[in-house]
Amino acid sequence: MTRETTMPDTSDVAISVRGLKTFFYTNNRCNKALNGVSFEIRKGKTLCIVGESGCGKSVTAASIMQLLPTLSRIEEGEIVYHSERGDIALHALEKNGRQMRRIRGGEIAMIFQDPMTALNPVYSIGFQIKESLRYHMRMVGRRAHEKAVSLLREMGIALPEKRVNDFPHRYSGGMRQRAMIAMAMACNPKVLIADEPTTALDVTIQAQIFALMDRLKREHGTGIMLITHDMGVVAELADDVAVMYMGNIVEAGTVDDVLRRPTHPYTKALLASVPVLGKGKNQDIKAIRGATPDPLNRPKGCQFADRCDFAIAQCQQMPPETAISASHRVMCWRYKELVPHG
Ligand SMILES: Nc1ncnc2c1ncn2[C@@H]1O[C@H](COP(=O)(O)OP(=O)(O)OP(=O)(O)O)[C@@H](O)[C@H]1O
Repeated sequence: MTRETTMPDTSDVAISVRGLKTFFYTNNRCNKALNGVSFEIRKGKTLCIVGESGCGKSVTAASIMQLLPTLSRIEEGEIVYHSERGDIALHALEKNGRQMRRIRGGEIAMIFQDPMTALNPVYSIGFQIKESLRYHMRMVGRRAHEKAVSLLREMGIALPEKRVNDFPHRYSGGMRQRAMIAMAMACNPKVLIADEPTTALDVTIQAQIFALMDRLKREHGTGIMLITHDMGVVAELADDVAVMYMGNIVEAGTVDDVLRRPTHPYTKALLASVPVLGKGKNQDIKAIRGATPDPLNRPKGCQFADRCDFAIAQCQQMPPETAISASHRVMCWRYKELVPHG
């Protein structure tokens, strides 16, 4: 008799993260920046990660890209990239090893808040885009040059035939941001990780960039992880949403699950703290009371308990992640009373 094993179906998943713990060690103290985080980036879908400053959004991105600072490390958990060649355990790869360098920037690309993190000041913009095309796509010569020019044109850079030869310091901040995005998109990545990519840009350029990301997703099936503070962006672009608080994903689901049926008190508070487009001027906007705890001196149990109107004695223990539906999960002891009905 053969025993059937049920393997999770990952055919529509680009990256799975399971039980990820990433800690920082500074002055002999440990900051549990990510304390057991699980989520999936689906192929051809956008996952938005939201949460207040310091909750672990950027550390999540750096863990996937294997770009963590020296004082930090992945302590537990796994990050699996479901590539066309089979599954690759990114957490086990050497940070600067050949395989990770091939994947990073080619199959998994990242765009940062600060474009100078990705651009090298001593090479022209065109050289850097062409270098990426050569390394990841083996595209050289005239073809690569034309591709670089057309990418800059798509990004709305005027006179791209000329500007392609400029060094980063000749570009304005917004242009550098667009050049970096052109570089990230050059190789049609399977996964794009974007950390607040448009915060410094005006709304027209922001809309153009989001439209390009959307095209990448539709035409190339790219899975996108977008870190943002902007709930308007989430409502417009997200397929899936993960809400982070102090190193945990406290609620996750489809955009409908999280925005229409928010269940965790933190998600509810976060949504009540921002104006909603179309609801007019007289909205009741409430700041979330209290402040985030000291990350080096974290409370026991639920990290949000001190700021939560629903906290009870049980919240001194960490609540488990509970599935409310096939797509929606939450980390709250009182979820049954809080889940919106209808
Ligand atoms: N280079 C670093 N050295 C020490 N601690 C760090 C470093 N980077 C992040 N941390 C810590 O890790 C935790 C998570 O930070 P992270 O930068 O991921 O937050 P974030 O949600 O991205 O915030 P923001 O929205 O402000 O970018 C915080 O407690 C932060 O202090």
